[in-house]
Amino acid sequence: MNPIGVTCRGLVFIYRLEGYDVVALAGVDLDIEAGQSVALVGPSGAGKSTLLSLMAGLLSPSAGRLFVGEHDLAKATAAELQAMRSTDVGVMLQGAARNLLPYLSVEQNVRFARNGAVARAELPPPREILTLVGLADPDRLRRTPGELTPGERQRAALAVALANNPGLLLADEPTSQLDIGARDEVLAAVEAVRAAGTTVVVVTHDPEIGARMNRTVTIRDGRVGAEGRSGVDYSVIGRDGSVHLPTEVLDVMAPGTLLRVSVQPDGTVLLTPSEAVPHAGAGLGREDQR
Ligand SMILES: Nc1ncnc2c1ncn2[C@@H]1O[C@H](COP(=O)(O)OP(=O)(O)OP(=O)(O)O)[C@@H](O)[C@H]1O
Repeated sequence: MNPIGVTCRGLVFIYRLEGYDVVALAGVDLDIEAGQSVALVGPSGAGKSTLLSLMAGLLSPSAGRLFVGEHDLAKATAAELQAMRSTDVGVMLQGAARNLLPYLSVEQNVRFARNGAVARAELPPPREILTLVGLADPDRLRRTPGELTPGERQRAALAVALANNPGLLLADEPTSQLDIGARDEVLAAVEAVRAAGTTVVVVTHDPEIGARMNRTVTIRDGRVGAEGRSGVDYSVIGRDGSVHLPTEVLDVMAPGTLLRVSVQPDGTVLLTPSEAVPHAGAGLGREDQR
């Protein structure tokens, strides 16, 4: 397995509906290095799942560029996208049931997904993958999805996504609707995948997953709004110069507040409420740019 990176440049996606369009992504610029783990977080409807589906080649960009490793997803044909998912990308859709065939056992599900992959000598045996996700005991291997607990089902879905030994794992809400014990089991399995060097991108509302990833990228209104690294949150300047201010700043500086912004020699930027709005933003004079 060679870890795979992702590059988004001005990535736009529009759902074309009868009579109107929904702009789900409005220009995403994002670089994910091979081997990194990233949690895509942010409010409901911000565009996280759409971004993940684009990376998986399940949707095609409306505009902009998207590279997954060597694959140019804005230009790829449906067959090329299918081949990419067979060799390089593992996808875990939201809801374990969507990833599993209900009449096959756990082990058969992994074998089936593996057989769908382009034959490669280095593909790990199914039991090796099931060991990684903690489902290797003979009793569980023989169960069908309906006979598993919710946490086990989710880990079985993860094993299916890993069947082709992908360099990039994409997972949409892998811990949603699980109790704490099951969530911890899934977290441990994702952690094992990450530790093995696979690039991992997870859409999540679960802060615990975010804390375990190298980066959290906040998607807001279809763009990258902020980024967290090592527990520190940063605003991200977009290619058009726009900045999403953190919500706690917006609490004291309402939309419409006038600011003066100036670059200082020590690298800081001053955000100064305009004299026209004398009380807005008190105490928020300096914003460190590091
Ligand atoms: N199939 C679809 N057809 C039309 N609009 C859609 C479709 N899927 C998503 N959208 C819209 O696109 C926007 C982004 O949705 P998306 O599901 O990507 O957001 P999200 O951040 O993943 O939300 P959530 O956290 O609730 O899953 C929303 O306005 C949503 O209503």
